[in-house]
Amino acid sequence: MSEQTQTGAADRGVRGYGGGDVSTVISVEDVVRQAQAIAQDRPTAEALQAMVEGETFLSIEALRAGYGKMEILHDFDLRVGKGQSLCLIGPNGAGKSTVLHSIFGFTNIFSGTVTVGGRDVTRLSPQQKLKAAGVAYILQDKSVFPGMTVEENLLMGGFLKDSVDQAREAAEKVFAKYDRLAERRNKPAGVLSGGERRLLEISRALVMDPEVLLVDEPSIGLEPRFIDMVFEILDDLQRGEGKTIVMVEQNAKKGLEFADIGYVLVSGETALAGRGEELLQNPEVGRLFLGG
Ligand SMILES: Nc1ncnc2c1ncn2[C@@H]1O[C@H](COP(=O)(O)OP(=O)(O)OP(=O)(O)O)[C@@H](O)[C@H]1O
Repeated sequence: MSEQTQTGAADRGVRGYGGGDVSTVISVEDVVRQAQAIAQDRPTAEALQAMVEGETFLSIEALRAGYGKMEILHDFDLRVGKGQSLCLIGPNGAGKSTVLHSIFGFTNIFSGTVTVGGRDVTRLSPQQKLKAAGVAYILQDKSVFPGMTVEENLLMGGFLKDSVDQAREAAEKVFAKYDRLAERRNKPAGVLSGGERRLLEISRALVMDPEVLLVDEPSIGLEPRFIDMVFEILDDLQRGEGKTIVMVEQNAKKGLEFADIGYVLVSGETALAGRGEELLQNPEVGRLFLGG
């Protein structure tokens, strides 16, 4: 047994990170050390801005945020244009989900700002973000209620609507888009396939017709054929409907293939940023996150 396995580091390590075929296990500490080494030129705010096409829609400036008194994000900046997609990759614990949590209002924000469509939304609650600022957070895995029907689950997405009728109307619009869900509307959500459940999670967020989708690990726990399906749905929402997408994705290859912009997060800071396809070609990113 290797020392890593004995110490348990392998469990926290990166095996086949990014969906690649890696036979060795790299510990999280190694990934952080090596990623810090490649981050000699941390991207400036100007460099982040240069990747935005058109108007900047979602912007984070000099954000310090975390949980309780613990700061996880240090002086963090992010820019994404309207209808663009941005994917955050990086080692476990780097703070990727914390970025989404901070945009949505789940963290303590010590300083810095979050703006959407030019409006300062830093201090809005998650409910206000969803209802007034058009930002939706799509939970990781296992967030459907298995004993409730598909329709009931979808209606839950409209809980901030002013009336049940409005929620129903909005849910019907979503059903009209996805036959696969409409055909199963009276079935318990627990009998859906993994891919259908993910579709329901995404659809539930669409009931409020958000402009920004925060997507936490869309591929987690899915078979490859469902992963492709989920990315096609996201692609349609971005390129077909103009939604702005910020996602966290452990499957770095998929995430960077999909996204216009990629950020590599290390220890709560952006170590590297570039167009998705550029990062895919970056040899260090390939070695650390794409399996070779
Ligand atoms: N609700 C919370 N309360 C306290 N600490 C938290 C909470 N959520 C995350 N953390 C801590 O914040 C740090 C960053 O976690 P985060 O989930 O943002 O990382 P990540 O890059 O998304 O990691 P992973 O890829 O493993 O999901 C970790 O040290 C984690 O333990």
